[in-house]
Amino acid sequence: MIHAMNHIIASHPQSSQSATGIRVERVETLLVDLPTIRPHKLSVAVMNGQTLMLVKVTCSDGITGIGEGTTIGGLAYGGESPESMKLAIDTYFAPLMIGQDAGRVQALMARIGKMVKDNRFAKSAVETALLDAQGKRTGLPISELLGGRRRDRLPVAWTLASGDTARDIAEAGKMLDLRRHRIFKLKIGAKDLRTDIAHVAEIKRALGDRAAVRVDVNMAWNEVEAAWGMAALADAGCELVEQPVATAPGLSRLVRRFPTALMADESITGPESAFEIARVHGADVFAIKIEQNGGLFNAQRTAAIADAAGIGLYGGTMLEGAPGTVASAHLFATFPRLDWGTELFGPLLLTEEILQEPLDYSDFELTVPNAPGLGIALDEDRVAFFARDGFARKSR
Ligand SMILES: O=C(O)C[C@H]1C=CC(=O)O1
Ligand SMILES: [Mn+2]
Repeated sequence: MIHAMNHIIASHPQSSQSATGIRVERVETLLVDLPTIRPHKLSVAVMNGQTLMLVKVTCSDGITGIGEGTTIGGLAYGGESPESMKLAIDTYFAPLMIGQDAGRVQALMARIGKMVKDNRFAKSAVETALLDAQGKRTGLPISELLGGRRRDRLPVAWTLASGDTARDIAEAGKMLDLRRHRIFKLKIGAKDLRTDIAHVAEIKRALGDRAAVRVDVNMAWNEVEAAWGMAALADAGCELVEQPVATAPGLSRLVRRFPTALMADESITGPESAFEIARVHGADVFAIKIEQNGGLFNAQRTAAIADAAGIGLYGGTMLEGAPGTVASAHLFATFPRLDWGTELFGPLLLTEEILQEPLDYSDFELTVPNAPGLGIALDEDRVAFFARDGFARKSR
């Protein structure tokens, strides 16, 4: 039998197209609008809610998979929005997927990649849905499909971004008391430099050794501001500065000049950009995001580049709801090292629970689900309640 199969594969190199015989039958998309627990203020936008673009893939064996795409502040963070992802998937991805082998996820993503040049966030959502289905089919969690998890629990940072120092300190205190988070990322860059530094210093002073304090500038500074700012942040006890300037060459001119780690975030848009930064050792840490990298497989390649270059790994978020957060968690669970933890708190920023069983955030960590696929079940009634206009369907 093995001989026969080898023979078929050897003599028909294209036969992988139909190797598993299970096909994609339907691709559906849905926008879900959810409020946030408080305004989330970043240098690029103020978020009062989050829109999840959910994609559901139904296969010929009856198995379905769910994926998610989000952005931060609509188009404030990058070229894709939840609405544009939905349109891209309905109009361009779905016809490329329907009828194709659902069990060959990498081959199907390569097919999409040939016809869709960019749209990394939409690709991540679709790839997640295919992996969720494949996991349910094989009985394996996505982390196992990605080579095997190395840990079941992930440290989770919280972002303080209320815009008010006293409120941020109170929020951090509450998180510490609840044993939910002990790493805090402060969003700065919207105010003038001195005000921002004073804000960070006051929070670090209030928290002391109970918590780590980091900042994310979201590219708001020029290089002169960044040089001054990083020195002052180091003095204030801030252990890491995320993307202070916009460009990769700018980052590489700042790295190792100050006793605070430098993390690249927006500059990493896939393995190629990651390789360029790694080549010049332009950062101490990479924030790995499945959406920015165009999916889990690409994000895993980016992480391998960082690891090979001696660059630390951090599990990033696009403030996804539960499906995107759990997809990211499966990937981060496979990383060889995860020295800087993760920021997979997205579902906790939303007022509404959309899972049948909430995720386990406890003792400063998130438990990576262990059931097949993503290992979560949506509460369909809650999702329908918050859906913008119902599932749009493309099928054969
Ligand atoms: O890192 C970013 O730029 C985006 C994001 C992650 C956490 C948060 O509050 O915003
Ligand atoms: Mn960031």
